[in-house]
Amino acid sequence: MQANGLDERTNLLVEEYSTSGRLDNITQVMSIHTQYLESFLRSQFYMLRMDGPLPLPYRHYIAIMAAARHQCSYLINMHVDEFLKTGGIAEWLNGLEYIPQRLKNLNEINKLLAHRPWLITKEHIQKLVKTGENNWSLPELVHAVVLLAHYHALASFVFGSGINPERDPDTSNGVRLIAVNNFCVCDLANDNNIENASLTSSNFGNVMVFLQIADSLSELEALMERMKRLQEDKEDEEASQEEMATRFEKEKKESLLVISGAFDDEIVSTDVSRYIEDPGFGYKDFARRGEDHLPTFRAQDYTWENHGFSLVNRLYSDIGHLLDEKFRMVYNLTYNTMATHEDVDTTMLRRALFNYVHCMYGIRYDDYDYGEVNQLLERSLKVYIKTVTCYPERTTKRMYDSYWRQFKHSEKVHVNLLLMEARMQAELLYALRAITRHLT
Ligand SMILES: CC(C)C[C@H](N)C(=O)O
Repeated sequence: MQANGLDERTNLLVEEYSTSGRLDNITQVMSIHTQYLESFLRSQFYMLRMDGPLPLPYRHYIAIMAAARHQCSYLINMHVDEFLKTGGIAEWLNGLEYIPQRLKNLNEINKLLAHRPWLITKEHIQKLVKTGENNWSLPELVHAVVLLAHYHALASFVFGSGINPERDPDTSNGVRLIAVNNFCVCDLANDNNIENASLTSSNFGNVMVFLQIADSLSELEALMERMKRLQEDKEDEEASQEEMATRFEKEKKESLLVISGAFDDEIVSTDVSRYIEDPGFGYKDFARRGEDHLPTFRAQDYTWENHGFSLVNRLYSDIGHLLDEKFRMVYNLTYNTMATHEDVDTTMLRRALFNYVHCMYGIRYDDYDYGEVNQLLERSLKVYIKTVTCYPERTTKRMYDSYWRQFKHSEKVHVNLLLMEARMQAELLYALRAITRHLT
C-alpha cells in the first residue's frame, strides 16, 4: 500500500477509535478499502447515533432483530451491549414477548425484507402506520427500514468475509484479529493465496500446489480473455430488446437453481431465536418450483436515483445523501487490478457482481446484457454470491476459497462490499416502492 494510502487508513482508524472507543473487526477488515469505510461509517453513525426519528435503544433493538434473521450472533452481541448502554430496558433482551407491541409489529416487514422483499406491498405499510396507539409515523418507519436493510446486508458482509467475535474465549486478553466460523479471511500482512498455500505445503504438497496454481492461473487468464472478448463484441453487436429480456429471465431462473449447500440441521440457538418469529422463513426455496415465482422489478420504473433517494431523504433527512454516497462509492471503487495484473478495466466484472445480486431479487436493468453475468461469473462464484447474499449464515470457508483462487483477499473483501451494498439497495427499493404506493 502506498504511504499516503496507509496514512489515510491510520487516520481513519484513529478517528473511529477515538469516537467510539473501539475498533471492531468489521471496521478493521473494511479498512482495507479506506475510502469506502469512510462512507460506511458515516452513514452508520448517522443512523445509529445522530438525531433521528427513533430513540437510541430502539435503533439497537432493531439492529438485533435484523441480525437475528441470519443468526448473526456477532452483530447481535454487539448491539445487545449498545442497547443497554443507551438506556434500553434489559427485560426486552429476553425476547420478543417482552417488547412493546409497536416494535413487535416490525416482525413481518423484517422477515419479508430479509428474505423475500418482493412480497412487500403497500398493505404492509398501511398496517404499520394505521394501528391506533401502536402506529409508526412514516419517518420512524423509514428509519426502521433503513436500519433493517443495513443490518441484513451487514450480516452478509460478516459471514461473507468470515468475521469473528472480538472476544474469543480462547484468548485471555480478549482481542483477536479476524478469524471466523473456523474461517480466517484477512491475514492482512500476507495478502496472497499462493504464498499462503506454498508456505504450508510438504514436498508432495508442493507439486499439488503447483498444479493448482497453474490451474487457477489459467482460470484468471481465461476470465480476462472473456472480458476482453465481451468488450470487443459489444462494439460491433447489439442484442435486440427481446433478446436482452430473455437473457435476464434465463439468468434469473438459473439463479434460483443455484444451490447453496445443504443445511439440514438448522438449529437456531435460543440466544438468537428469541428475537425472531417464523425462523424457517427464508429466501424462497424454489425446490418446489412452479407454485410461486419471482416477479421482475423493472429498475427504470423505480430507481434509487430518481425515486428511492428523494423519498428516503424527505422522510428522514440526509440519510438519502449518505446512502447515495455510499452506493456510488462502492459501485465505482476500483484499483484497476485483477489479482497480479495491473491497469485492467474491471468495470464489467464489478457490474456483473452487482447486477447478479439484483437479478436474484428480480430486479432488471433493461440496458444491461445479462449474458455478461453468465460469461463472467463462474459457477462456484455464483454459489458464493447466492449464499452470502441470501443465506449468509451458510457461508463456509470452502465456498470462499473455491472461487478466484488467484485473487487477493482484499479483492474478495471488495466482492463482499459489492454484494452487501447491492443487497441493501435491493431491499430498500422494494420497501420504498411500497411506501410510495401507500402514499399515492
Ligand atoms: C473485485 C475485484 C475484481 C476488483 C478489482 N481488483 C478492481 O480493482 O477493480
